Amino acid sequence: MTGDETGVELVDAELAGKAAPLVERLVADQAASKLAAQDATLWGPDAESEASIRLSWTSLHKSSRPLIGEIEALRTELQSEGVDRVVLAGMGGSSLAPEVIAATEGVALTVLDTTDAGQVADALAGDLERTVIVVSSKSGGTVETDSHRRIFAKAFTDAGIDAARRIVVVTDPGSPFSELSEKEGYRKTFLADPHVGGRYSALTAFGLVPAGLAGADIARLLDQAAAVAAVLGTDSADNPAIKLAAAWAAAHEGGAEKVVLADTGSGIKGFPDWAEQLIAESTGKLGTGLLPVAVEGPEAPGFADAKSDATPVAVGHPEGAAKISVTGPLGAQFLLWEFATALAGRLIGINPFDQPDVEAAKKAARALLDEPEKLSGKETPATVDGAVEVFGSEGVATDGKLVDVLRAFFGSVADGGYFAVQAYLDRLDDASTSLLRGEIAKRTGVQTTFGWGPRFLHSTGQYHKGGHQNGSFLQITGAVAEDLAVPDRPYTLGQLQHAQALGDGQVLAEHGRPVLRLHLTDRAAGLAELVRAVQEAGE
Ligand SMILES: O=P(O)(O)OC[C@H]1O[C@](O)(CO)[C@@H](O)[C@@H]1O
Repeated sequence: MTGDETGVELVDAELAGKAAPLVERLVADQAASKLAAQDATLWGPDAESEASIRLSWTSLHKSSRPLIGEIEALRTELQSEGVDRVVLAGMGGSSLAPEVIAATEGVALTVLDTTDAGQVADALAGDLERTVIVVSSKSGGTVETDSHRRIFAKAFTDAGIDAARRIVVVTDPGSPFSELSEKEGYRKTFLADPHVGGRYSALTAFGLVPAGLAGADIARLLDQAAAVAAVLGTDSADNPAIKLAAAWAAAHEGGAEKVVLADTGSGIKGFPDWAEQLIAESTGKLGTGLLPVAVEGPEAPGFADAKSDATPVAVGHPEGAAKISVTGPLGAQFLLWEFATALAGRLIGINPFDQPDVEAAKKAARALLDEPEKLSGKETPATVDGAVEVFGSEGVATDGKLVDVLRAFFGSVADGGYFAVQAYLDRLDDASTSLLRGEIAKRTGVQTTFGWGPRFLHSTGQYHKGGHQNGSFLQITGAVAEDLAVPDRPYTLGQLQHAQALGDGQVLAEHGRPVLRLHLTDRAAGLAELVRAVQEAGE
């Protein structure tokens, strides 16, 4: 197998041996060909009705072709008007794929999947004269995306620009956004195939429109998927999706429910961030599933020193501790991982197309937004150390200095558990926060994930609440220097961000999970103190 060839190698002989019977089972059940034929019975009777409206993604390499011309025409038209800066507002499946496509192709796409006022303000400060915003939401009701739409519409109008001409909508037929787009006369509405769920939508309008408008070669992407589609639908032990699904399920059976993802020179930029949502939202439910852990590279803690609770997977050629490697160009990998996840769902015994626990955090955030006094940011911390305020859920020790709190927190994780660092901050200006993942993993030897809030709520958030209940959660929130109003809404972005952190924290605590929230009253100073304390706590 060469680096460009699409394939899966089970590098670890022991894992390959354990996967073999599961490979045989999938082949005997004709699961791959049934999946390619969109057979909704593969996941049992309880999943059948949902699956029957969620399987069109297996043929998108054909059905999405007409989009290529439509997107190219709009791009040419916009460019002739001097509009060549593309901003994308979308959460989870409505932004993760186009971000990877654009990054891999080296084309500029500003992605807004945040409620951080500073990050949104920076996107607004770009050249609005040259900007088009793609507002992407399947449901047409996602609060973050609707807030971005409102904020940008007002900014265009304030700048004397016809906002309707600068808003492009991607949504499902009949959604509130599709109706709104018609009413407001937005530039163009791309209606996506409603029989594809968000995390399987990379090759629908959700992946292709923003990336294509930004200049990515989306025809090539579909060609890459088309080239591998027949193999993925074949009932053979050589089918890479069958191998990957069987290896994941065999590892899971043996107690390795974490899948540690590192790029090993695939040439694809940020693929683990996309795969995280696919794997976590699809499998993390009913107290079981696979926890994706996206890491910085094959040398990173968690991958290089993975223990028996984790399987290191290389995206690219096999390297270091990798037990599995997956190669191939981006379009092919999208389809391969989707097939593998759906097949793994069958082996693990869950419905890979619902996300039953996502709504709880949204509901808790909405309830908090109705009680603005709870969002004043003036809650009483259990402890204050420098620029860090400490809050803990019941049973989480909060006494002493920050380093003591962290030491107790790190010591409290159950065997085979995991830490999730969740930063409700600015993913660009506060980017260094992500270094905490490796620092914590290195010092504790425990698998550690990192997610930007609220982005991860639409990705790994499902697993945290629905998957194996062995996570400990470190939330980081920060002071908002300059808040942004959400036009015609009774809350600001800062309040929404705060409500999302508190709401998810509440739900996690209700699940009996330990939640430690550290609020940075000064982001830069607080972060520096936190990094020092993590280093000291792990000594
Ligand atoms: O495209 P929408 O409807 O805005 O949803 C965004 C994301 O939110 C989720 O529904 C989870 O909150 C994802 O499954 C989805 O990709």
